[in-house]
Amino acid sequence: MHESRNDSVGFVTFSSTQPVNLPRISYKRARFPALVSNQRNVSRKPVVCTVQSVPSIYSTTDVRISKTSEWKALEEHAKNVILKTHLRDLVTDAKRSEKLWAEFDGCILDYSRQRVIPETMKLLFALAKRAQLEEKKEAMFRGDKINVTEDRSVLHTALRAPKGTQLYIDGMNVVDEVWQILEKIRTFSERVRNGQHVGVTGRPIKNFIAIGIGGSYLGPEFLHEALRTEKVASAAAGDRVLRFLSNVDPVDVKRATDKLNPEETLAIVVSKTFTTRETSINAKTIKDWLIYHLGDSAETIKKHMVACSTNLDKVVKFGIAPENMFPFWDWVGGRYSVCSAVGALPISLQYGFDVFERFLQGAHSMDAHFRYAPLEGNLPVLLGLLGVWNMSFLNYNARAIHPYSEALLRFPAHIQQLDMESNGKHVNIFGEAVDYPVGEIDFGEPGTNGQHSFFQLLHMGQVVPCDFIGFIESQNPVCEEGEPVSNHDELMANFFAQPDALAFGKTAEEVRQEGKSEWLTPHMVFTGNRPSSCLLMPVLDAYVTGQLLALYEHRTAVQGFLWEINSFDQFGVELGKVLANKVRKQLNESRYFNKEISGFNHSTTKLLNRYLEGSVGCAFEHVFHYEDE
Ligand SMILES: O=P(O)(O)OC[C@H]1O[C@](O)(CO)[C@@H](O)[C@@H]1O
Repeated sequence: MHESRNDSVGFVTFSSTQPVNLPRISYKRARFPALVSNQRNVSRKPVVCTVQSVPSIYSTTDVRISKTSEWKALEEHAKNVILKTHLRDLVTDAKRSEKLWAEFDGCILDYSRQRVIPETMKLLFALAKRAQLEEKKEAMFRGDKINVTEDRSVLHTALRAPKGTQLYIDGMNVVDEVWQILEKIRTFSERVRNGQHVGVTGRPIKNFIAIGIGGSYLGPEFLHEALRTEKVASAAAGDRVLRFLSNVDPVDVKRATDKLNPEETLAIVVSKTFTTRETSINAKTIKDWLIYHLGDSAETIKKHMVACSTNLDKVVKFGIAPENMFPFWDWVGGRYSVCSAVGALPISLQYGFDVFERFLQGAHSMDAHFRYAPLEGNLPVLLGLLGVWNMSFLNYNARAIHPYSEALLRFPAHIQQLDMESNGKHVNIFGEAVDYPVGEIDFGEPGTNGQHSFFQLLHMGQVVPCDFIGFIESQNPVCEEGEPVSNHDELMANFFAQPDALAFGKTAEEVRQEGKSEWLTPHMVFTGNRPSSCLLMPVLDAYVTGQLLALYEHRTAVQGFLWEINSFDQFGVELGKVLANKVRKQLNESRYFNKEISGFNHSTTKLLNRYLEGSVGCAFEHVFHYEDE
């Protein structure tokens, strides 16, 4: 779907030298001038963000979400209706189940095993309206700077907008820029794949090492794994090898380079900031590895190293030629960056650009659905609302994703970062402590492996709402003679069985009827009443992978929008990084300049000294400077 809207920036800013901890009323008025003026008269010109700025969509919110009548109604409903009802009794109601079902573009969502009834959904839609979900969604799509703490737009949806879409931010059509870079990636990846771009010794490049961490790694890795066994993609990959180097643990270098011929290897340094320590060190190590094997020439780096980043200066300083940098933009958050050069380059090199483009198309299809479909049938909205319901009203503080597809083995890890880095917050967008539970612990494993691991707890221990993701067809259909069903049917039998086992459980009566002794009976009772959703999709190809990605990205945004938190910053990762800088400095000074460890608590000092006594550090002459700190 082509978009032609440009509503400009549309957020309220307030330039003030006032302290931020003013009493509630004056604080609100001071921060949100739109409250005391007519919202429609607020200037929509882009303005320089100063001390405090909150998107205009929040400025009309005079009551915090948890104090609204809609929130209270859900609390009452949870207490008086849902917590008194067992899923066993709900799931047997076919009419109810029929209503708790939604479909879009081949993707089926059955949420009849959630602890909801149609009335619950009505109340959740009312809450969504009160939280101005539609307006916030629209603000995100049109590029308002909804990431207020970093004064940035949140436009990962523009990364998969079709060519020709117009979306102007600060006078630039960002979709044109996106496509310029995609075309550059198409050209470069084709040159590498068809042997026009060869290594410094003239050998064709067929190995790729993507060096990056967090959002610059998890998305591309999940996508690579999803495609690795897919028919079209695996044929296009041929004997090419794509590996990831993320951990600063030197063991990861060994694993990433193991048995690769440097003459045939291209390293892709992926880092939005190009200052991340892990990535810088790994990039240096791989540079050394290439130079050691191929000679120390500018040509070696030119032929064997490229970068995806927003920081041209740092990339060039590192020694990568500017033409070998594939840029993206500050309005792409790291964990939302797989559709930018971050994913486009490694995936196009490995599988060809066309495969990556299909992935973008799938994501765009889900974007358009999220943007335009009514809340009641909107898959990401439904998932998001159920998340809010389970977390904030039923107090389930974890949730699990079980893809019944081995190819999605890294999907839970990607969604874990996406969601936990986004919604793991303790204050709302106004800087006030949230007074309701937000931000689930996300984890998961492909089925059926997970069943033989942590499902015991899911069935008999804590209640963890689950998402089961299954596919109608396998990427690799196999049938065994003498077996009653195909291997994929076997897998899917589990996909269909587990949600019911969780919902229904097994009563003491049922256990007794199986002839179990009285003392054993309580050990064999399943309480049931454990909520889950089922997503059923056609077959895991590039397009469907794109749909799935966007579905979960938007789920996270919906939850953040309802909870009134900023899902797009991640200051929580900073403190540990700063402390590591201090430790690094002391390790260096102690090891190479004999300085005593100081400035830490007793325990850390003791641990550091033990570590220094037992380890060797660098075996070569050490050159060191603190330039980046
Ligand atoms: O792409 P960069 O700048 O190297 O950052 C890597 C990752 O580090 C984080 O900032 C924190 O873990 C992530 O959000 C980000 O994706």
